[in-house]
Amino acid sequence: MTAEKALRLGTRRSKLAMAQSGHVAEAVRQLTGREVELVEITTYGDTSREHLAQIGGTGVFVTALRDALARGEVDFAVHSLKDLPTAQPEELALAAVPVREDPRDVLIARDGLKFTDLPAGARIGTGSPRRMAQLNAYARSHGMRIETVPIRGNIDTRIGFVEKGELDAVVLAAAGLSRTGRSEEVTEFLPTDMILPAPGQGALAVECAAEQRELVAMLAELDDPFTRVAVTAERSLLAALEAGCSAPVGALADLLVDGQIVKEMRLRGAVGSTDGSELVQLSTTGPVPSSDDEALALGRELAAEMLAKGAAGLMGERAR
Ligand SMILES: NCc1[nH]cc(CCC(=O)O)c1CC(=O)O
Repeated sequence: MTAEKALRLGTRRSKLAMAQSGHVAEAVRQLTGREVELVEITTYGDTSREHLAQIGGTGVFVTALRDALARGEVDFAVHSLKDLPTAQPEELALAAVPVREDPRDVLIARDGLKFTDLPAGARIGTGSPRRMAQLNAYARSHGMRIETVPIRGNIDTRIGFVEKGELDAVVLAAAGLSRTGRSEEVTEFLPTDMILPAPGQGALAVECAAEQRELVAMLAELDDPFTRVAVTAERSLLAALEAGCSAPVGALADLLVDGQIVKEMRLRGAVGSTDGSELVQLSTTGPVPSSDDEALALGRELAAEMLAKGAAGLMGERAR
């Protein structure tokens, strides 16, 4: 890492990945005055639609960027934190978790409809077992009849199903839409008491080789301590449930504030069957964790309570 050399930021080529990497690249330039060069990493998953549809994507993309880091082809990489496996490889440092965007899921529906205005039998596209479980559970308990339809693809593809009239609505992450400049298409920001986001949703992970001490320290300046403890607690819950990123698990840690004063942190978790017939949803509140260890403990505690209420039986295929 000589002073004059540009830092190489490895990125996938999707619009979302380019937007996220561009955002972090700019922050690093501001912070250090160093040049940052985006290095596009093309993976099999990026070029083959068919393959993507079969495997769901995320793991292979994270892996390709990590391989480029390991080979020294790039200096650092940016991932959507919710796509990262919960176990952090020793040789890689999670150098920064920048300030989180809106963690909520959103609805993009035809004719500007809100969720509760959807007609009986409305077809809602989502490939996420977590979204299916919670939306179906909400519909059941509110006397609504909906049909969740499994879809996959990038943001454009998914919104396309509504634009082409093939589906009544799709559910996506607010953060992905704001980062790609499509927030105005949102018809409703879904409340978190209707649907909890994926652990880490809306947050980014900045990763580099752990042995690059100087770089780790420099990137750490982008870290937001609250976002870090929040996503650490959420991911600890996911790990303690022995669930992977494709499990029907939602989690969100947020601050309870009284006026300007931060009082406590609340961690909520949900796991359900994809048809919504069963849902275990619990919450715990305590002092804001002052270390990663405290945040990890909070996640484990809530997981234990959820497991005692039957969460294990709802995990489905326990992939990863
Ligand atoms: N699963 C794919 C994925 N990974 C990260 C985001 C959005 C950005 C984020 O949540 O940080 C998305 C799209 C989506 O779920 O709508």
